Amino acid sequence: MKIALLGYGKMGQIIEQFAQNRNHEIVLKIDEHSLDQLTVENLRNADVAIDFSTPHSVMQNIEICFEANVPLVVGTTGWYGQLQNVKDKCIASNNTLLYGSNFSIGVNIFFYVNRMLAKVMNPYPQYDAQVEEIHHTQKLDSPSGTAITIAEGILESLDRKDEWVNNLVDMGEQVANQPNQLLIESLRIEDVPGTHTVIYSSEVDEIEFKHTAHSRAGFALGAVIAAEWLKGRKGFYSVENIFEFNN
Ligand SMILES: NC(=O)C1=CN([C@@H]2O[C@H](COP(=O)(O)OP(=O)(O)OC[C@H]3O[C@@H](n4cnc5c(N)ncnc54)[C@H](OP(=O)(O)O)[C@@H]3O)[C@@H](O)[C@H]2O)C=CC1
Ligand SMILES: O=C(O)C1=N[C@H](C(=O)O)C[C@H](O)C1
Repeated sequence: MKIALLGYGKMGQIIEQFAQNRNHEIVLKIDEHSLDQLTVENLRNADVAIDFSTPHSVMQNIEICFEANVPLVVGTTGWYGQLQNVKDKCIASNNTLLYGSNFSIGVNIFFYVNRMLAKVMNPYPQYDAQVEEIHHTQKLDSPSGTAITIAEGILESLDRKDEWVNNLVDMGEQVANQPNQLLIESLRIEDVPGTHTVIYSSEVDEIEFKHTAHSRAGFALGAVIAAEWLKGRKGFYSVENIFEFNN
């Protein structure tokens, strides 16, 4: 496939490697210094675009990909408040978009097991639930998109929680969460690719369920596989649609 990379930072550069290893051609690379190249005409040279840009730029990138009718894989996080609006626009304009807070196989297995675990824990209110995420210090958004997906998976089944709140540690303010709130604690530590933990804690014990990314390789490979999966499809998808265990 011919691939347009929207965002050529930490993720864009490793995606390029995985795409070329899988015999795909990179036909466009966009970062802040090449925004003049981000045109409908140039996008139409691609079979698919892959966006790993920024929370501030992703919406305009989605818009121009819809205008160009180019299928789009969105890995960028920090825009999920606009998700329904984007889904409506995608379907209304007969476009194709697949988004995912995390494209690694391991995290998608984690997402599935997390939902099952929340169902198991629902009858045991003596266990309080919490999510913790750790990322590198260059991360712009908090909480991570992955942590939001995890939290939403818990809120689906844990009746004692009905919303999540975020506490970005070391930013001074400490969010005191109410019993009905699921706390997502975010830590920023240099060079951490992404670590996510679900903790069920009681007076007598603690259950921890953890995923640790060793590098960005799993995210990048998953994004390229998602672009391959999207070929020939029309409509609005999430990364979870790719995995048989979710269907
Ligand atoms: N879904 C998943 O599996 C994963 C998602 N992510 C998400 O992907 C995003 C990017 O992460 P990461 O690569 O580490 O971030 P980086 O900051 O390393 O890269 C972001 C890139 O976007 C570029 N950029 C800035 N503005 C625009 C624009 N208007 N159009 C296109 N590109 C632009 C930046 O350009 P410049 O360098 O010139 O500023 C930079 O090249 C984040 O939201 C992160 O949360 C990350 C890993 C996995
Ligand atoms: O910014 C990152 O690096 C990552 N962001 C994604 C997220 O916000 O969940 C995915 C991964 O954890 C790495």
